[in-house]
Amino acid sequence: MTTAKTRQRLVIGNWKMNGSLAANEVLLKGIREGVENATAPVNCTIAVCPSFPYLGQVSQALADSPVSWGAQDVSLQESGAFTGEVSATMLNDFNCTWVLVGHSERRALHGETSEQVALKAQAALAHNITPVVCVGETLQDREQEKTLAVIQAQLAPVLALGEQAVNKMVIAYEPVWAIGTGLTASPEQAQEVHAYIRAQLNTVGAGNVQVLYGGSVKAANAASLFAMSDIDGALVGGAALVAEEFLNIATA
Ligand SMILES: O=C[C@H](O)COP(=O)(O)O
Repeated sequence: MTTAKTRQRLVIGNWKMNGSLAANEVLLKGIREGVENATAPVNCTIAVCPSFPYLGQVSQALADSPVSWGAQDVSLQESGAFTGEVSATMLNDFNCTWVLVGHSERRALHGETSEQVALKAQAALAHNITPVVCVGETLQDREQEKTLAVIQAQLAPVLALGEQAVNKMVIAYEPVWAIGTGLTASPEQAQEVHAYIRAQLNTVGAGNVQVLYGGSVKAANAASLFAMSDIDGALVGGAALVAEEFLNIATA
């Protein structure tokens, strides 16, 4: 399982609904300085996704740095009477490189369907923003041995967008039972699903897109996950809120 990978490692911090101007300033300084002053080259693309109100702060703090940024969601609408929504055009105003779509918290708490997630991915692509499409099963799904079927159903509308679109995306596998729980999927459990996702991507000619793992990733378990042949990086929640821990994941 240690086959050399040609895909660039990608580690994205999802700050979720955390942060403040003051706390972000410290965190961003720590990340930026950690990357810029690293003794060895950081062979990893690193990005952070703050809450919408902080995109201006983050874009200023990380301008001209090797660290990129993105948002945690995007509207599938272009503009108009959609109170509370944020469009891809608006994300472009803050030079977002990435946007998370279909995070399990959005699916569970806001009822987002896989079809809507695919439309959000499409909206992001239309504005040259890379969608990070999140998929993952619940504990109940896993116990009922429905993991791969759930992943397939979540991916289907996304794959239906076709080869050209899918090749511009990133997929994040996040088992819901591993998010914020301290329970990480074992490298072998994660690899099994990642290999399945890659096989699904292959069906539309997009087998080489990056597939990230998310769910209680920390510096202590990152290296064993990254050693798996189909795991190309991580989508990090809690551990992304501490600069040193986050950077230790990126360089694990
Ligand atoms: O988007 C990130 C994931 O939900 C993982 O969160 P976590 O690292 O806190 O488990």
